[in-house]
Amino acid sequence: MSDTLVSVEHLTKFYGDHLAVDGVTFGVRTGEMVSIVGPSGAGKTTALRIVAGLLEPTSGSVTIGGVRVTGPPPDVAVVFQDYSRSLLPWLTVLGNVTLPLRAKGLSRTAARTAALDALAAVGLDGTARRRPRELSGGMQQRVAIARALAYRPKLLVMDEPFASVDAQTRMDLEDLILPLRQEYAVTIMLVTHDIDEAVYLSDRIVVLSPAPSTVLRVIDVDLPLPRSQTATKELPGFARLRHEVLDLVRARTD
Ligand SMILES: Nc1ncnc2c1ncn2[C@@H]1O[C@H](COP(=O)(O)OP(=O)(O)OP(=O)(O)O)[C@@H](O)[C@H]1O
Repeated sequence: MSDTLVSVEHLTKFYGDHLAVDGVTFGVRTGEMVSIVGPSGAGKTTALRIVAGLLEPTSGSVTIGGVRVTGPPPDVAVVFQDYSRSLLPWLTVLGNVTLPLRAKGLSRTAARTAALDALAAVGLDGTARRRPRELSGGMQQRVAIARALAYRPKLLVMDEPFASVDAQTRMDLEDLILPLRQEYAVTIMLVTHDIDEAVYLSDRIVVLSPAPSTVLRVIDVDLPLPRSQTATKELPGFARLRHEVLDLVRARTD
């Protein structure tokens, strides 16, 4: 747990004249789940896209496993909020999950086995032959998560992955991700607006200031594992952490 997988160093991003990110530095250790929170427009998505190699920083650097990111790295998978745009509607569920595996060089049989395992792991047995549009929003997001995990990434980057589903489904997806982290031995970076979600899921939380964003604080979440939507959220430690993060995020937006 102690070695650093992701190093974000002095990251700065201008959009034209607009300074969005101003010298953001933090690290993510192997096996950790780290959330990035901050007020709207703080540059959370910008920072995450730079980590995933989807956007170039103006200055500063990101390294993953000691290798500098200059484009989408082969061992990083991404899950976005908008599952309806990330899944290919003309492919079956199985086709969607196997596509990146085939591109990675897995044989048809190996890709199919990995995809079916991942679909089972997210509770989607029996959906392989269906099309994304035949599934509910929560199920489609599970397909996107299965696709990311089947790929066996070192790092899973998620931008508001649970924001487009109802509250109950959101909790189900949060509880799905927690054990899958261990099962797939994956390090996770998550952007979320939801402070309860950040505290519930994370090992550490990076709190960004409003744009131009800097790191206000990195908070250790010392809540016991396994976590539970009821028991964990009733702990005094949960309330204390929630309070601390909320104060930081809100103080700067008033
Ligand atoms: N492509 C772009 N061109 C110009 N400005 C942009 C672009 N993308 C983002 N910005 C600006 O950069 C700042 C940071 O945006 P970003 O989306 O990274 O923030 P965020 O914290 O993820 O926001 P939110 O919480 O609202 O999703 C904002 O002021 C935004 O308007």
